[in-house]
This record gives sequence, structure tokens and C-alpha cells, in this order.
Amino acid sequence: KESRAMKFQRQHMDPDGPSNNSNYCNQMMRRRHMTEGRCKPVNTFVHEPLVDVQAVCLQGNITCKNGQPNCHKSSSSMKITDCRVTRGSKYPNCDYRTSQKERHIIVACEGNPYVPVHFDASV
Ligand SMILES: Nc1ncnc2c1ncn2[C@@H]1O[C@H](C(=O)NS(=O)(=O)C[C@H]2[C@@H](O)[C@H](n3ccc(=O)[nH]c3=O)O[C@@H]2CO)[C@@H](O)[C@H]1O
Repeated sequence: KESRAMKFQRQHMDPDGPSNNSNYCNQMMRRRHMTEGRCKPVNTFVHEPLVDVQAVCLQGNITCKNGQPNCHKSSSSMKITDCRVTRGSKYPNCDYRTSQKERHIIVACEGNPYVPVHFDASV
């Protein structure tokens, strides 16, 4: 069974990216298995080293969207790509808009070791 930490890495880590091709999201959402059963509506990939994203768990504590107190905001902005499903997208042919950004990320952390398990938002 996939751990929550590994699920976070499968869904949100791509240190080697970004590739500024407009098909990045169409390819990566499939490759990382987020188009099975439904087209995941929104997903962010982070293009920073895993250790840097794991270090966010040690940074500023803030409240998550779901009210839990275990979210943390990165102190610096990070290279990310937002994937958002298009209006014309029809499962199983999931179609995404690819948007490259530099944002502070907000992740929820859990466990021992205390690592990212959920991507809350970018600001
Ligand atoms: N505090 C917590 N502590 C611990 N765990 C917590 C906590 N909170 C939730 N989980 C858990 O995480 C799991 C999960 O999948 N949550 S999810 O909201 O649906 C994920 C969102 C995110 O993947 C994506 N998104 C969204 C915005 C964006 O900019 N970029 C972007 O990628 O969209 C998804 C839907 O919004 C679920 O099991 C829940 O229990």
C-alpha cells in the first residue's frame, strides 16, 4: 500500500521539470496516475529538490484549508506548474491547461519523520 508521503511525491514532486511544453500536464497527470476513474481537477507539481520541499515542514506553521493546524508555508517562492482541467476535457481523455508559476507553497505535514502528505495551496 502506498504511504501518504509517497503519494505526495507521486502527485506533486517533479524536481527535473518544468518543461515549458503545453502538453506537460496532459503527460504528467497520466504518467503519475491522476487520470484513472476521473480527471483530477487541479494538481500542482513542484520543481524543487525533494529535500527543499521536505524542509517546508520545518517552516512557518499555518492553518490548513480544512482547519487543521499542520500546514506550513515555504519561506521562499518555488518553481511550480499548476495543472487545471479544461472545460472541454471529457474523461477518459483528460485535458489540462499547463501554467508555470513561482509561488510560495503550503503543504500539510504528518508523521515521524514529519513530512509532506498533502498539497494545500500556493500563494
Ligand atoms: N491538514 C491536513 N493534514 C493531513 N492530511 C490532509 C490535510 N488536509 C487534507 N489532507 C488529506 O490530503 C488528501 C488530499 O488529497 N487532499 S485534497 O485536498 O484533495 C488535495 C488537493 C491537492 O492535491 C490539489 N491541489 C489543490 C490546490 C492547489 O493549488 N494544488 C493542488 O495540487 O487538489 C486537491 C483538492 O483541493 C486527503 O486524503 C486529505 O485527507
